[in-house]
Amino acid sequence: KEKVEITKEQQALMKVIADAYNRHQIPQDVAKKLLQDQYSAEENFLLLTEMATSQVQVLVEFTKNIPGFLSLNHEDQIALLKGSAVEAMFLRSAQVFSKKMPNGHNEVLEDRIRRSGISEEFMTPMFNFYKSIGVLHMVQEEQALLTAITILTPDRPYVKDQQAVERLQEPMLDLLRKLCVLQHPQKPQYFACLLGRLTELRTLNYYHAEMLTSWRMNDHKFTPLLCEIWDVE
Ligand SMILES: CCOC(=O)[C@H]1CN(C(=O)c2ccc(F)c(F)c2)CC(C)(C)c2c1[nH]c1ccccc21
Repeated sequence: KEKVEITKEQQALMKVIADAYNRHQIPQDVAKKLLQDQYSAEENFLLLTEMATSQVQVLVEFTKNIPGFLSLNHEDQIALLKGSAVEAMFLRSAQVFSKKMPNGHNEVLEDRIRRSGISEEFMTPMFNFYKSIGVLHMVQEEQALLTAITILTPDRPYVKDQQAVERLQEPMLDLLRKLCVLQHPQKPQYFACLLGRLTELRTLNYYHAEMLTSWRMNDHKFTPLLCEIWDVE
């Protein structure tokens, strides 16, 4: 039975990542707005684009706090952000969605999301992902590290210095592995499970690209920031 312990510098890294993650909480008020009143599909869609836009701003702020990120090549910083934005959105969506809400609220929220002008075929893989994240009952630190690990994926398109990104991602993976052993001693496969979710997350990139084309058909409008990060228009 290996004795797992978190070193001093790993504790420092955990604090930096967790603080950055908590400081940039998505305003849950958009989810509350969606829950409050019955809006039209157009209004739901507008709320969701507002939510996505603020999440991208939050993502950029969080990423800037990842130790070493700002020392990466500038083009690579952009490539990592653009390459991970959709995955980070779905990861955060899953976390917002699986937050314990008063009973019945999750169903109402799911219903509102389903009726926001998005074709049904994308809903199934999306909600399956939310449920597979929900059952893990991740703690905040795990969510923060998993988001940082997603952002620091070396093989994103157009990344030139992949080794530099690996050097930043590896300590996060090592820290997450230790955290999983300490937080979930009864689940030795928990860390492997988390990484499996990152693979599932990548498939949502595909569905998102498909969603975008179907939204463009129904001339849905996006904010300039979303057009930039989602490569629309
Ligand atoms: C955290 C930032 O997430 C988003 O912005 C997602 C939110 N999405 C959710 O499922 C979701 C999860 C929990 C909630 F509480 C909630 F309200 C929504 C996914 C999706 C419907 C695909 C979407 C988002 N933004 C869009 C903009 C235009 C069209 C579609 C979306």
